Amino acid sequence: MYNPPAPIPVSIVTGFLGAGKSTLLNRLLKDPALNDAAVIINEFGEVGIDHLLVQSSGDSIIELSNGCLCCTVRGELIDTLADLLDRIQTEKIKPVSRVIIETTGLADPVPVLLAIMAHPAIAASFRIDGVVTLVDALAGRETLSRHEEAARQAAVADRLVITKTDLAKPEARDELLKSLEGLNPLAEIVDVADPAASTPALLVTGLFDAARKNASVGEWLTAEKQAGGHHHHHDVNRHDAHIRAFALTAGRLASPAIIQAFQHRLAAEHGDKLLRLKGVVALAGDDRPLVVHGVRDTIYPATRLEAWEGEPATRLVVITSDLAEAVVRELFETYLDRPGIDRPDRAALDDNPLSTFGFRY
Ligand SMILES: Nc1nc2c(ncn2[C@@H]2O[C@H](COP(=O)(O)OP(=O)(O)OP(=O)(O)O)[C@@H](O)[C@H]2O)c(=O)[nH]1
Repeated sequence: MYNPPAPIPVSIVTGFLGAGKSTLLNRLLKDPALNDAAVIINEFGEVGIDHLLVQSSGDSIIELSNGCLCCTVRGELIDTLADLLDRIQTEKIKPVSRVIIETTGLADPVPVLLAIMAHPAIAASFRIDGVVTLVDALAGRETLSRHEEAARQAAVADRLVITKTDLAKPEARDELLKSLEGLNPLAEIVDVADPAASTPALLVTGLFDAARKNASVGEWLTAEKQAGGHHHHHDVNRHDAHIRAFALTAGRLASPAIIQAFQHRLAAEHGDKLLRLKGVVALAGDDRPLVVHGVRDTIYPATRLEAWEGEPATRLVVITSDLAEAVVRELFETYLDRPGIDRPDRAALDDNPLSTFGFRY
């Protein structure tokens, strides 16, 4: 029987929607030093696609079901860790050198930390080796001020990684730095472009210590302990009353231009309310999935995956704030040229002189 020599370190990788968590993890997981790491991915919304987007060398990626780690699936996290331990001890799998948990972009890390730290059996076998929080240099300032989850993610961090510094103006980056130093003066701040951000050492921070954080972190942990998590049970697709997560699905699309035009119009008309769009697109006559990403009004270059797992199908996850699902769905249907009562066809929409976006295909 295998006896782990010491508690297994757990790194929590967090950061608001689209901050670049999967991108960073993909880069780190290429390092052989993380070959024996187990990665637990949690997604918000009814359709999980992150397991397709994060690739590790082993089969060590565990996807938690729908719902946010800080709310409905906390029990599942504990069960997953307990199961992992059991499989190591009974030698069904090789020992795991580290557990990396990628939270949803909307996760409040405090209940996640507490779930691990306050569970006697889990705390005996795993230790929190720190919280690494990613903050997007383009959207970060706005996000920190508008979404409490983002501010909490930054405040509990042992290490803050500023992403997308290649896209942001230096002044915007400096402003963001100031906000972060105010929220969390003791955390080390790393630019994602710094070579140090590409090595597994980024995940190693030493023991998580609430006492070294902004005073509110200790208060949050205490409040969370007292609440016992009961206030967190709610609809998995509605984190707060303003936020909606939903999926848009379709078969194969005739051309990538359809999805690009849809993304551009959505971003141009509703970018301030579009927290996240991501998904895989199936194209006619093409066997490689197209991966699309958007964060607010920024549309990222589409990429390709090598192959489909299962039947090819277009699946997009959309997360909005104060924007009704029906508005997005109508627009999607229009770009798919699906007929509907009172729905303009795509040509009419693109020809509308009042359109805020004059994209043509
Ligand atoms: N230019 C640039 N793009 C980046 C950087 N980091 C991430 N991206 C892009 O930003 C988009 C979102 O990145 P992800 O890694 O999927 O973000 P995430 O935090 O995992 O997203 P969620 O899990 O949905 O919250 C993708 O298109 C990435 O290619 C960066 O440093 N520079």
